[in-house]
Amino acid sequence: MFADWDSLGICEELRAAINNLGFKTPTEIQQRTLPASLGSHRRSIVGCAETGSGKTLAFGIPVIQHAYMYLKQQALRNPKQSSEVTLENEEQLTSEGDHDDSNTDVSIVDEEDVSNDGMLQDDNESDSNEVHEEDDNEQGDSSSDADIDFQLASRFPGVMTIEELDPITFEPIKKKSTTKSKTKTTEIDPSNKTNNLKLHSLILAPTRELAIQIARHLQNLLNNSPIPIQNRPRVVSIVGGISELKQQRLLSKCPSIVVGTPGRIWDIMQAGLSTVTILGDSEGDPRSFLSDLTNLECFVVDETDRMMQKGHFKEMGQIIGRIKLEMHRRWEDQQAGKPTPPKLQTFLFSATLSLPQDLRRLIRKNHVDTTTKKKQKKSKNKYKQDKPDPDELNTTTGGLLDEIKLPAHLRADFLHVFPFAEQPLIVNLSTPTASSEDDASFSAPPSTLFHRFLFCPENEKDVHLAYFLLRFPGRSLVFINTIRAISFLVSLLRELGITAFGLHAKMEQRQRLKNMDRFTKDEKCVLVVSDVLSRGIDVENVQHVVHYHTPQSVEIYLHRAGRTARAGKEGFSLLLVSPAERRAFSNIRNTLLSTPAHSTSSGLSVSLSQFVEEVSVVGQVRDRVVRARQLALDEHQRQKSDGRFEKKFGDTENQFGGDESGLRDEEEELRVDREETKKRRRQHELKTELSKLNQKPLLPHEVSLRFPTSNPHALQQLLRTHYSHLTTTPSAPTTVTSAGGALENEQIKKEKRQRSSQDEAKAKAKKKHKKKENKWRKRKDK
Ligand SMILES: Nc1ncnc2c1ncn2[C@@H]1O[C@H](COP(=O)(O)OP(=O)(O)OP(=O)(O)O)[C@@H](O)[C@H]1O
Repeated sequence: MFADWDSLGICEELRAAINNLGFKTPTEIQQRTLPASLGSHRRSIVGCAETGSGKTLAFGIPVIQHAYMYLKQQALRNPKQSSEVTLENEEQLTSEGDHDDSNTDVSIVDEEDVSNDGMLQDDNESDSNEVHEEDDNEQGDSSSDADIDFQLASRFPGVMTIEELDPITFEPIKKKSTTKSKTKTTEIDPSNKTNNLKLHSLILAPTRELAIQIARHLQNLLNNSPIPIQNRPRVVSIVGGISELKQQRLLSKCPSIVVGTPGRIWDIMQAGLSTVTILGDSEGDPRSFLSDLTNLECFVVDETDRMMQKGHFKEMGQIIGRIKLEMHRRWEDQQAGKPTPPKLQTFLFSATLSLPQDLRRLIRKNHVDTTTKKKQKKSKNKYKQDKPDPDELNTTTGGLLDEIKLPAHLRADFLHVFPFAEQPLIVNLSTPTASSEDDASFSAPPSTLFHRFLFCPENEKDVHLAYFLLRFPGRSLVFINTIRAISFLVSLLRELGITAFGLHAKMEQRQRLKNMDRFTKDEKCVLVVSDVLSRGIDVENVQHVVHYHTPQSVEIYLHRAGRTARAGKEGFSLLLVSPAERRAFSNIRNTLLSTPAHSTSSGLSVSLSQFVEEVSVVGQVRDRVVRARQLALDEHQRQKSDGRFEKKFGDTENQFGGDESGLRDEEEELRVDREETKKRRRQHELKTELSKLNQKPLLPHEVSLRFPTSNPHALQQLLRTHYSHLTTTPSAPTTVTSAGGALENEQIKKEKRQRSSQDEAKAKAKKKHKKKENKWRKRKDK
């Protein structure tokens, strides 16, 4: 057992799980928050810590532990029901292959799909240039596929999406059950109902991928624990893009922990509420499971600052409103001396804590409005309190454990939005930003993350991106601001022989999952994404993050860059800056550089220096990109015109009985045909040229492959650029490979091998020549 975990208040079963997962020591945020959240006071937590520092477990452990304790108590109260649940769950366990991680590898990638990853669909779905979609807008989302549940479950075994679905027919599995539990597809499971199982924990996250990831993370902890199956909390993810009916079926099993995106959660909650209001009875409607908060003990908002921003706050506000009402009801029950569940624990986590300006303005306005009616309201409704006085808060939070505090105004604003987060412990491992207008607070980036930037014209960014990805192959994320640019860049990179996929919020959910899956499986894969993946996503061994467009704020920069260098690993972030983006860049740089050295994990200040390229290699890459660009553009236009033609003339065949060609001018048709043939020929030529270029190794002109030592200066330059970590300190500002071995790649290794064998041959030849010469001289002397 790892001793460091022993003093935090974690139950034995979960400590065993942590031990099985191999997490030797708790991270700082875990160390500081767990004792308070697991202690008898069950304190609410506001936590801010660097990306990849294990915040998910910082809230996940208390959520699971409390849910487990609750189920244990319930089992003691209702031993009969619990034994039925055991039998039912055991059956489920055998069908799920619990504890068997081999299930994780069930592939969701169809081979024939590799050439078509839905890029055309992306364009048709949204032609808008600017994305500005950081997250999922769930409104009106009906792109549910029959097999998405199956895919999700295959990827994330244990997360309750598969057990009732036949993987072939996608119909509910009719279990040969020996138990009495016969759950109808859309009705609440009666055994659970009588067992009084209600929603215990609600976790909200801004994106579907993140919600699914959190659910998987929690399930993984449970799967590694010896918690008996009848007391094991069920975890489900409820996100948009997936059939709501199937999600209702999941809810009918009365899961303890629901992780979801606010849009879909509110849709279901609202529907559940109207059933109660209209029919006066929610029995049997699984949607009412989400609207019944009478047993809610944990409420988590991951990426809290993001969740408070435009696009989310509407649904978030509604959900928070429901919780406030519930808290008020509990308060009234308490006043009347009725039994109430343990108090609600609220967990608010992010790597950056700042509330958006508009919301802060609203809070201030609300504060002014409410102070006039202060006293009488307070006595009537405990949870409609006005803005807390920061000084008052300092005293109410105890101060004992609040070693590092949020700025008072920020703390007050947060607590105004979440008034039910009573006396929270605020653990802020972040740095107050000096230059930010928003009074933001962010955590310094991990010291294992190396930052570089490159100034380049906007229309040359593809060349520099291609240079970087070809020179340093590895699992890389490329962040981009426009959907159209995502699909174009993916085509371009593929023409260059790079394995690349795209992902953005307007993409079909099925496609998103597939592309994510491909990315996690291939170590040399590039995923070109919008900011939908900038927060929270935890993919193992992401080596590089490239910001193709400079982000608008330092917070977005940190979240994007934080997809690499996670959990103590090294990573590299490259920021491409066009002249128009200089201002945003200066803001990011100034803020990063002003981070006090003492606030970083290494005690060194953050450095952001220029990325150095080999000019002659960039030239070679440009030759390729010019051709690849043309091919990608042609492909793009073809797809677009196909889509447009279909849209415009899609019904023409039906209307005119397929005789439309007869109406065309014959000459015009011939001309079009000629042009098409010409275009195809040109494309063929381009492809041939490009594939020849793609096969050549990328080397600086000055270095000859045949005689590498013929120009020792150039060779030395090359080695200095690419093997700097062998000769200079890692933080040398002008080196490409300062991210340690992260950037060393196969190609360079191959070149090195080739060069050393050539060197050997050359040395041998020299020796032979010298021998001959000596012999000849000896003969001559004689
Ligand atoms: N104590 C620990 N020791 C080692 N690894 C850990 C520990 N706790 C969590 N991890 C691992 O660290 C990785 C990052 O954790 P997590 O996703 O929770 O980070 P985060 O702080 O939420 O990051 P972000 O701010 O980007 O969302 C995960 O793969 C997780 O399994």
